[in-house]
Amino acid sequence: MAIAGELTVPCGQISSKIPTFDFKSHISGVPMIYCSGGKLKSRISTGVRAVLQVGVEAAESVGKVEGALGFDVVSEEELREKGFLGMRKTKLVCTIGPACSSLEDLERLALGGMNVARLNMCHNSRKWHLDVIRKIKKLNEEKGFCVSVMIDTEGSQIHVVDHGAPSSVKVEEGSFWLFTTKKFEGSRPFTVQANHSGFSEGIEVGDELVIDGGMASFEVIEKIGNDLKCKCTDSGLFLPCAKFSFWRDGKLVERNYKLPTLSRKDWADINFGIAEGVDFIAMSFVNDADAVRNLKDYISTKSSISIRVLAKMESLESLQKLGEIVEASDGLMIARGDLGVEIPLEKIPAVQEEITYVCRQMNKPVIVASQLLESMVEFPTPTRAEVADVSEAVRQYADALMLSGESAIGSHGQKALSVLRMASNRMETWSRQENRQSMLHHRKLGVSLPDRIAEQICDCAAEMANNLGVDAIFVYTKHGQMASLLSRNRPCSPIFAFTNDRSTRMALNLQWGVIPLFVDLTDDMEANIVKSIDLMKAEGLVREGDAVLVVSDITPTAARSTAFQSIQVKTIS
Ligand SMILES: Nc1ncnc2c1ncn2[C@@H]1O[C@H](COP(=O)(O)OP(=O)(O)OP(=O)(O)O)[C@@H](O)[C@H]1O
Ligand SMILES: CC(=O)C(=O)O
Ligand SMILES: [K+]
Ligand SMILES: [Mg+2]
Repeated sequence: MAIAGELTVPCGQISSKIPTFDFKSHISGVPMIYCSGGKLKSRISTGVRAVLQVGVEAAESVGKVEGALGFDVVSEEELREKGFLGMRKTKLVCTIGPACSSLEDLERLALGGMNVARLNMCHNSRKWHLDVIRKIKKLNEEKGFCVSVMIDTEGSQIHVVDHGAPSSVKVEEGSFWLFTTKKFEGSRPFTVQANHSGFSEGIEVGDELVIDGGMASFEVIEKIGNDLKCKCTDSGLFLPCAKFSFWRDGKLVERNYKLPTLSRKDWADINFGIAEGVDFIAMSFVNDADAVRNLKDYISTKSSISIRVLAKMESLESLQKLGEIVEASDGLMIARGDLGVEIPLEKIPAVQEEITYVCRQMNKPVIVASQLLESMVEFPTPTRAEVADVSEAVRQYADALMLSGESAIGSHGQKALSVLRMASNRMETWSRQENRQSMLHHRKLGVSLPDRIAEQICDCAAEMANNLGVDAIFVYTKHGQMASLLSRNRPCSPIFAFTNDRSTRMALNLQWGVIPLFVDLTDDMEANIVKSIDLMKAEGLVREGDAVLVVSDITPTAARSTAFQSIQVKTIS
């Protein structure tokens, strides 16, 4: 135990206020171990390490270093080119559609920084999606990418109307339209089909019918059976499969169609996703936590690997149950497209900020989705307002940004991805320079002692990393818990998460600032640490003088009866 420069603290004394920690009095021969914002390596002698240790003894034996560093080619290249601080923290999700489904296009998106590929099961056939999934797995295996796969369920979308034509139809103010549940082939002038017979239930003459959150508006002037005769009050466009909502006295008319969140088709798609080993299932139109829990239970009985369930926030009801939904799910998507049909558009920015805040508090990753760069579906450059919107999501510390039509059907998908990448990098740099991460506050999450210790260790470690100005944080994690607790603090340095669990690696792809690495880990944590540093050194990815803050957490095993958690600061020699 008597290692020079080692600091042992009983767990009750570990404070989240690391700056008040007086290392000087504990570590002989080290002039100063932390310095705000500056470079640690000039201040600390090579090889000295500080260990905050909770539990029992440090592991001593160091095995022979062998094995491979499971670095994905894109992060590795980024590190070589831009250094630790230049690594992008915000993760990028691309919706895959006909415009980007070839192997070459997928490879270009992977090279451009796509962390997660999203397949929207609303569109196209399962065979088509299968082909894309296989291509992504092939690229991961053969070319060294680390792109996770997400399927997104269709959900029971009852609020859809269609005019029958393949493209958009113009709607003039003052024109009269019939919204009918009667089925017919092709298109009829001034007639729109609703996809659900109960679409007009509870609707009264005088109500307002809004298409796609404001693409066009109508007043209901007559009810004819289930059908509605409406007069256009605000001219605009009808897209195919447009979404609609009804409003009365400025408020959404809430209707409960009593349809399950997952339709029969969704269950078939979920079985398909499980069989193909996807990494995430995004659940559309989640209204409560039960729906999420049911799906998670179902997955745990059907799949030997862990598939993370993301809840999509896209209904008024889901917003009212935000807390329980975040708690039940493995992450959230702010699906601003459909959300904008159910709440006034001007409310979306505040709702987005609230959801990203709650998710970070509860340590769940969050994706900001829809229309981030909508104009790029058509044009090769974004509007200034779109760049401002993207930057705002990054400033809010969302874990991930998502492209929809921009990559799925647009002509400039790769360019849109590079806009997300560059805007993220720029705003992250600004936030770091402004020291904005120091303004983040966290509510305490852990209830059990081990969970509270893990949380304290990670909060302290992140604060130490910032104060010391270390180059990188290394963490060893089985289920990703320690990595995400670190990420929650949005530290300045990148978090390299070493795991020997493949599903954890793929899930961590969605977490802010985490670079997941697949390596063989043993029960001997000290050996794991030495091995991973040596592998990084051998590849030239860490160099002499680099300072790394190492966080480890070993759960009790047959050989070791006590949990052991530590924070060590190592300078590479
Ligand atoms: N696999 C696909 N095949 C064909 N078109 C697709 C595919 N995926 C997406 N698209 C097209 O890209 C557009 C945007 O895609 P996206 O899936 O994000 O739509 P969305 O309506 O926002 O999602 P959701 O239906 O989940 O609310 C869609 O309108 C659709 O035209
Ligand atoms: C992504 C999605 O489902 C939406 O924005 O509605
Ligand atoms: K969907
Ligand atoms: Mg949606």
